Amino acid sequence: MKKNILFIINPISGGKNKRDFPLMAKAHLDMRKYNSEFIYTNYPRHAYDLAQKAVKENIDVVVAVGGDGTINEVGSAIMGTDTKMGIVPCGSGNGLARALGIPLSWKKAVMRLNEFRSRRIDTGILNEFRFFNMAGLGFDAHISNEFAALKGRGLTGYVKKAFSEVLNYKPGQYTLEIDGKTLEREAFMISFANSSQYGNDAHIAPKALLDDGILDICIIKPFPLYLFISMGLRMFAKTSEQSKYVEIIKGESVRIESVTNSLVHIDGEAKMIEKEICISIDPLSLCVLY
Ligand SMILES: Nc1ncnc2c1ncn2[C@@H]1O[C@H](COP(=O)(O)OP(=O)(O)OP(=O)(O)O)[C@@H](O)[C@H]1O
Repeated sequence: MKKNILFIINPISGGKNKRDFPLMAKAHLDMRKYNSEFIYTNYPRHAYDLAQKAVKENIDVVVAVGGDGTINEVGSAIMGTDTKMGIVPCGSGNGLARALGIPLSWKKAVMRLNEFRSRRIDTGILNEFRFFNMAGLGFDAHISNEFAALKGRGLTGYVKKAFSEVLNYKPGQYTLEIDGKTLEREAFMISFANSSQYGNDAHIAPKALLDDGILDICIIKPFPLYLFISMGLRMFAKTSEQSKYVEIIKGESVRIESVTNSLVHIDGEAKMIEKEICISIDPLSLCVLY
């Protein structure tokens, strides 16, 4: 029996033109296996609505054609259902796609869907939000917020923003409760890693696994500014954990006390949280083709 597959295309992700995407995908998708449909998102959260509708219509596979933000919308709508998620990496960082080993070439990623190979992955929960790759607070949430206001997307804009903002960024004081144990930490940022990387092969938590039912809580302590580049390079070399400014704790649940009106990011999208932050993991709750 042929499977029904819906491609949800984010036209702005990664700053890349996707006008010809349906034509390319139809040329490489195995039409003996799939009935295909294509739809472009018109506004933020549109991918969520479209994927939710697809679940009701018993679509077998919903493919997020975009970056981690698009994956987040599709994943949030289909997790816990029989619908599987496919990914064609078209974002700025493509953290989850890279962690899953999905080819970055659109053509190869579409051809991969023909194999219909699936696996279950954990999903993170931060208050009312789901995350699939990474959530965090502190500097990276601040940058996600600034990045959202930029016209262009892509890695260059992100890096430029990080360099200009780090000069004036002040670390915060946090009280964390990880699996019932309380810690006080001053931090430049704290990341909650489901996968090992932010995207672009920047591995903040090299040992994080997508299917271990555990989050890697990465606390980046304040560091001298002259180390900013070397801290970044450590992520590409997968040696972040060897830095004395990085502490990685494995845990299933985290509560961050007395934080009001704090900026967080959920898979790279900035959100304002008005109450305390509670983070947990929902093991193997999403089925992805990879
Ligand atoms: N038509 C649209 N116009 C404006 N924004 C959109 C539209 N469709 C989706 N969006 C929003 O685009 C944002 C960015 O998408 P996405 O995260 O996929 O790309 P990216 O940020 O370039 O890549 P990555 O997350 O891998 O770094 C998401 O927050 C999504 O809600």
